[in-house]
Amino acid sequence: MLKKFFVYRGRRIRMFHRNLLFKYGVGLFFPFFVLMILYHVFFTYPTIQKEESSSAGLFILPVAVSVFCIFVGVIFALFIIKSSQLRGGFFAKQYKKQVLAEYLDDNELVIKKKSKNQGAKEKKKFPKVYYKADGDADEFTFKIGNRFQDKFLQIGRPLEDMYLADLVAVKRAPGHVTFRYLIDVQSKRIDFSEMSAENGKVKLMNGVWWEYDDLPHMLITGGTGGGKTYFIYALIAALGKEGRVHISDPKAADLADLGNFNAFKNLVVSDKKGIFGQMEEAVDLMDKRFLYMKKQPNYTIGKNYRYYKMKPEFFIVDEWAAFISVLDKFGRGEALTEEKLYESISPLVLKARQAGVFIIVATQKAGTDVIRSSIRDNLMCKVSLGRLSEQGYIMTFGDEQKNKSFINKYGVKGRGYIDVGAGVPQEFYSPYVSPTFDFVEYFKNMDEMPFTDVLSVEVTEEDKEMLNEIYNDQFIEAEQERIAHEQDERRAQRKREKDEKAEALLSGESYSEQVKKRKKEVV
Ligand SMILES: Nc1ncnc2c1ncn2[C@@H]1O[C@H](COP(=O)(O)OP(=O)(O)OP(=O)(O)O)[C@@H](O)[C@H]1O
Repeated sequence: MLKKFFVYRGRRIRMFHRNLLFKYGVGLFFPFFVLMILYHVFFTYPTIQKEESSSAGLFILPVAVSVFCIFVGVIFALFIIKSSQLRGGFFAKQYKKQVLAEYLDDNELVIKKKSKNQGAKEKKKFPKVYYKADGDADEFTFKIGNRFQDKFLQIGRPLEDMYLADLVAVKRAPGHVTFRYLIDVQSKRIDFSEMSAENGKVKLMNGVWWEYDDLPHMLITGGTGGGKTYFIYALIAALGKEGRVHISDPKAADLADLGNFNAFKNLVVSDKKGIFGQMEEAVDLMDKRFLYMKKQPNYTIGKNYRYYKMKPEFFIVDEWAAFISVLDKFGRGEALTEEKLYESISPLVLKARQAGVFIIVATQKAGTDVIRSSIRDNLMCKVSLGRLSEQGYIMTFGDEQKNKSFINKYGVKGRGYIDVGAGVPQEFYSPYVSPTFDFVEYFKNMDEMPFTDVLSVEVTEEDKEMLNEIYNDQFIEAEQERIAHEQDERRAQRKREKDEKAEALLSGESYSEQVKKRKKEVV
């Protein structure tokens, strides 16, 4: 009963929240400042008074103590605030208030009052806006029925972008609207065992799939210890049930060891010649598969490998930069040069999708000095793991993401961002691998990977010419147009889903009820 009388909407957002973290920082620093003053009052001052002549040496200790107090105070304040923010603690909540206050003020969502005293400054305050942290969700409540009503009813989307959180409910009450956000993207993380590949796509997180048949090839970036190797292991395990995985590990590190297991016999290489050969093999395989498809009685122009019941082939190259660095800079004939490599793999990224040959490149950095943009930009699915510099994110996700704020979080392994090919990066948690799980045992016992045998298909010079005629520049252009179209579709679909969800939520009916209703209509 009491609850109906008193509705707690949260803390009201006030103008002083604008620089809230700075103010808390000053507060945390204050005890150190007091200590410093006390030291000077009770120690420095009496010492100086006692001395008859004042020499410069007398001030060395007081200055050192002051510098020490200031330094320790600042570090202490920064540490407390940052660590709390990263743990989602008290200061993470204060930061949310600060961000909202800045948004409201910068967008003129303020009430201005003129002071009666002439010359005095105009006073500003926020309309009634509240913030409440509620377990795994955050709630923002806005008073409507005022001149801000239209803007507040539309604020759901900007808040979603601001807090990188999913809008899960919009509650309406007379005079108020409340937006509820799920702050925990991590809850969408799946376990390694839930990862599955089927019908040309692989599940990477709840609601996040890499649809490689439509948006082919993948780029994985990340610094040491970010979770690249674990993610690649997980991909190999999932994709290896759907098709065959070939592995290049130029550093002869973790992935190279897989070559010892039955399922990976003759599929793992780590020396320069071997990797170069594997890349050429991929191109060769593409040609053979195109020819195989062409020879099928049900051959139909435009149909992909799946139509002919063929299994996909994946080529993973780890530590791409290390591979590039060992290639010959110049040379002819037998020389393994960068030029030759790119000449050979360019057709792969542009044409191989239809033949079901996919390439996955992992690298610490994705600058053009490491990987040419003609290749990088055609690796449609982009994943970053661990902490990257601002430039690192731009190199991974492209210049058009310059204005997106990528946040480095500490303490969570396998966390980063993913763009499944639609040009929209989102927070990502790679499939979780329990500490007791043993990849070595898993791969040792893995079944042979399924593949379509095209070894007997001979590609003559004439065939090559014929293939080049079919899969020509026009084909590549059409491929690129198709991919651009797929991307537009995905973006539009994402927007549609968000709009539908927001509309459903705003209509007062719960989203799940709406979905149920729609399903009934379809039946
Ligand atoms: N998805 C995950 N689930 C559980 N633990 C993970 C996951 N990803 C990474 N880790 C943990 O982080 C550690 C480092 O991960 P990983 O070896 O994959 O990093 P890396 O980016 O490949 O680093 P390096 O390049 O130095 O090998 C792992 O040993 C594991 O303990």
